[in-house]
This record gives sequence, structure tokens and C-alpha cells, in this order.
Amino acid sequence: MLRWLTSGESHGPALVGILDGLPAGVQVRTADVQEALARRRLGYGRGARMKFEQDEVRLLAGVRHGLTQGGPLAIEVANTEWPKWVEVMSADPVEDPAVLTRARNAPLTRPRPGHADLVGMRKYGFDDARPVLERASARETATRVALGTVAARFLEQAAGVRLVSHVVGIGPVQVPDDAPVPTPDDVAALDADPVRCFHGPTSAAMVAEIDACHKDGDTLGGVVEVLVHGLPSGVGTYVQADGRLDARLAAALMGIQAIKGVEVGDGFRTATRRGSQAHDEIERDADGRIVRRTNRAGGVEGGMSNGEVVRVRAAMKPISTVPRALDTVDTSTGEAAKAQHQRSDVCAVPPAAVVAEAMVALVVAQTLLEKTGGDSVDEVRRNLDAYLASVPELLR
Ligand SMILES: Cc1cc2nc3c(=O)[nH]c(=O)nc-3n(C[C@H](O)[C@H](O)[C@H](O)COP(=O)(O)O)c2cc1C
Ligand SMILES: C=C(O[C@@H]1CC(C(=O)O)=C[C@@H](OP(=O)(O)O)[C@H]1O)C(=O)O
Repeated sequence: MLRWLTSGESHGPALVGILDGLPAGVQVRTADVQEALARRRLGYGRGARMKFEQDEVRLLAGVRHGLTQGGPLAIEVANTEWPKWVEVMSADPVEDPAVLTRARNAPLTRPRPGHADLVGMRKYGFDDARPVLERASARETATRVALGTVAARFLEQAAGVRLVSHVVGIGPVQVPDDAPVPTPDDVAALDADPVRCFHGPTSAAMVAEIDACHKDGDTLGGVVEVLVHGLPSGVGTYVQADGRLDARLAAALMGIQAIKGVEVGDGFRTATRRGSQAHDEIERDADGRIVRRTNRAGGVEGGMSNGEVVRVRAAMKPISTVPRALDTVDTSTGEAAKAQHQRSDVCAVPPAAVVAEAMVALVVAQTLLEKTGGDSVDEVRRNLDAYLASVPELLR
């Protein structure tokens, strides 16, 4: 089974991701991971850290001479800023008391609404929100993107599956329903757009909205979409809830910091339609292949891929560290206070699209491998070809 774990704090020396269960023979290089992490650092509205963070990548284990070896992969993403945090984040006790009184080390006792701060302090017994925010921070998503890059390489090499992600909403500004939809060939154009939006006029309006929000000392959320091209029919299952492709995609997307809603295909809009307008009618195309007239389902029926483009959306809440600080209580005095403020993003929807794409790649790779099995890329491909060849002519 393909599984993954991450470790690391936002201001620790490094983050580490582990990906276990990946077949041997996936071609991957350090530069592939660096490129994906550079894409995650993009986006109008990001804070100061993204201007200098280098995301220094090391493939620590599981890859040799550019090929995965079948063992667990370990990827390190080092935090460029570590030298400034050596004492605050020291693993060993800090013995010089002078160090502990410096500003950076002062306990954080004004928990920020919308963050894990308050509940994390209660739950883990801290009188300081520092350890909570260090791990709850979305800095951790750098590791997920690193792991997702390897999963995406596997999908492309073993099955010709390719992904793309883009931004379809920032605050109230939405891409119109009839706007062109990007394909995996449009990644360069998306990278070049300040907000990873494929529709020029909407992109300009999004940038203006971020500027207005920044000026007001406020923050924004939005909606991202991930598309998966080339996924064969029959990945996932209806036989148990936890094997459903849609359930896994939803869980993986909801597991991203600040994601508060997930939609598969037309999702919530489907609930407003009559059945005759909600489903994707089946017909034969000119080549005699079974196709759908529409793709409202987003490529998943009965918890399985149906051969159409898989399409999922995730809604991100506005950044919780609001510059015009929100009301809170100082937990060291019990008095009303304004929430802690530190440097922060105004809008992180563009990087959230890249993170969502990585999570979708991991889930699709995991679910595909359950269908095909295989210890090497070649074996996965052979098994997939054999399955596809076994589908009766009248069902193709
Ligand atoms: C890519 C990305 C970047 C983020 N950057 C920030 C940030 O700079 N400041 C902030 O307050 N929250 C940021 N967040 C969101 C917080 O980490 C998140 O709101 C917080 O963990 C609580 O959300 P939750 O209740 O969903 O866990 C970011 C989220 C993502 C996905
Ligand atoms: C570091 C990243 O995002 C961080 C996510 C984040 C949060 O609270 O989630 C808060 C900020 O951290 P810092 O206080 O160190 O500037 C962001 O910069 C990143 O995406 O790599």
C-alpha cells in the first residue's frame, strides 16, 4: 500500500517526508522536486518568507542514480531561515537564560482565531502557542508537494496520467463558468500567471482584490481545482467506503491546512439540478468507443474513475493571521487582547492549488496501485495493459 508521512516544524532545521510502497523504476531527480517546490512558492499575496525561502531539497533515501529502488523514499526540505531559529527551536534544552528572554523566544499567549493555537495549547498542555503553530503551520505542505511530485512522476511513467491545478476563485472573484479550462499542457501559462488563474480578466480582478484586501489589513481565501487526465476507468471501488476514490480525494484535500470544503465534479451545484440535468449520458463516439456527453460527475461514479477527466475542487478559508488583528484573550493574564500578529500571507490560494495537486497525485497513485499491484513501473504498466485488454469489446 502506498502511504506517506511528514515530519518537521515551520522554523526547525528541516522538514522530512516519507513515501512508502512506491514501485521501483520511477525516474525522479532532485531537480523535479525543486521545480515543484518553486511552483508552490509562487503566488501574488504571499508573505515575506516566500521571498527568501529556498526549500533546499535532498533525496535522502529510496532513489539511486535517478530511479526509485522500491524502498521507502525520504525527502528532506531544509528551512533556509534555520540559523535565526537555532535557539528557539533547539531540540536540546537551552541553558543560557539570557537566550530565553530574547523577543523571538517570548511565549505566545494571545492565540489567533482560526489557527490551532488555543485548542492546541489546551489539548497538549502548553502555556505557549509556539509548539502548536510550529507544527500546525502550512509550511508542512512543502513536504507534501515533494512527495506528490514523486507520485505524479510514477503516474505519468506507469499509466500516462497527468495532472494540472489552477485557481478558480479568490474571495468574491470567480472564474466564469464558460471560461477555458487548462490541461496539463498549460502548466507554463499557469506558472506565469500571478494567481495561477487560466482566465486573464479574472486573474487581473483577483490581483486587484488581493491589493484591496492587503490595504485594508485583511486576508482572503478562495477555491482551487485539480484535473487528472488519462486515468483509466475502474480505479477505486464501491465495495467499501474507504476504498472509494472520491472519499479518498475528499479526505486528502480536507487534510490540507485551511481547506473547508471539497467538491467532486459539479458537487454542490449537482444537488440543485434535476436528475435529467445532473448525470452524464452514455453514448458511442464515431470510433465506436463508449463516451459521456458531459462530465458533471467529475470522472468518478460509484467511487471509481469512469475514464473521464477527474475534477475536484477545494475551498480555502481566508488566512487566519489577520493583520487587522482579531479579538482574543491573553492566556497569561485572562485579559481581553488582540491576537498575536506576525508576518503572514494575505492570500495563499495559488500555492494551495499546487498542494492540492500533490495530494490528488498521492491518492490517485495509491488507488491505481491497488488496482494494478506491481513492484516495478514496468510491472504496473504490464498489469494495467492486461486489465484494459481484458475489458470486453462491448464495454469499452
Ligand atoms: C499554502 C498555505 C499557506 C498558508 N499560509 C498561511 C500564513 O501565512 N498565515 C496564516 O495565518 N495561515 C496560513 N495558512 C493557513 C493556516 O495554516 C491555517 O489556516 C491554519 O492551520 C488553521 O486552519 P485549519 O483550521 O484548517 O487547520 C496557509 C495555508 C496554506 C495551505
Ligand atoms: C512557510 C510557509 O508558509 C507559512 C505558513 C504559515 C501558516 O501559519 O500556515 C505562516 C507563515 O509562516 P512564517 O511565520 O514562518 O512566515 C507562512 O510563511 C510555506 O508555505 O513554506
